[in-house]
Amino acid sequence: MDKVFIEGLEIEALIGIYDWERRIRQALVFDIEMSFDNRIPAASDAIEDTLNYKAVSKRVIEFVSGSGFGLVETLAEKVAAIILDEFAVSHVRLKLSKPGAVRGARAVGVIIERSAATLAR
Ligand SMILES: Nc1nc2c(c(=O)[nH]1)N=C([C@H](O)[C@@H](O)CO)CN2
Repeated sequence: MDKVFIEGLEIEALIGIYDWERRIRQALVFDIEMSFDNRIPAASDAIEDTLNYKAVSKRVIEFVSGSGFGLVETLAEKVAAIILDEFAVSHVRLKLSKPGAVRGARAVGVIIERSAATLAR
């Protein structure tokens, strides 16, 4: 299956389990790959036929900016569910990086893959 991707989408959010983290906003980075049949927009050359990566990005930014979860696992799960629920995507791979959270590591985080058919709600 073809993919549409969003790479390095940086969003500031309230995230973390420690008291000091509940008082600040931290940068998070999303890399998202979404299954989509790109042959249809390729044939029509019409934006309406695409999985519009700008529209997906705007929705993710809106949700993440207003969120305040403790774990990156929780946030990743919610974002994957939004993409599967609100866009014509059957499968999503999402990497959520928290840069600078661990001294000596460029980033830490999670990678999840979810399908519309198997999504736990
Ligand atoms: N698997 C996880 N481990 C940790 C998380 C997390 O969300 N998932 N969070 C933290 C702290 O918030 C950390 O990022 C602060 O440096 C620790 N481990």
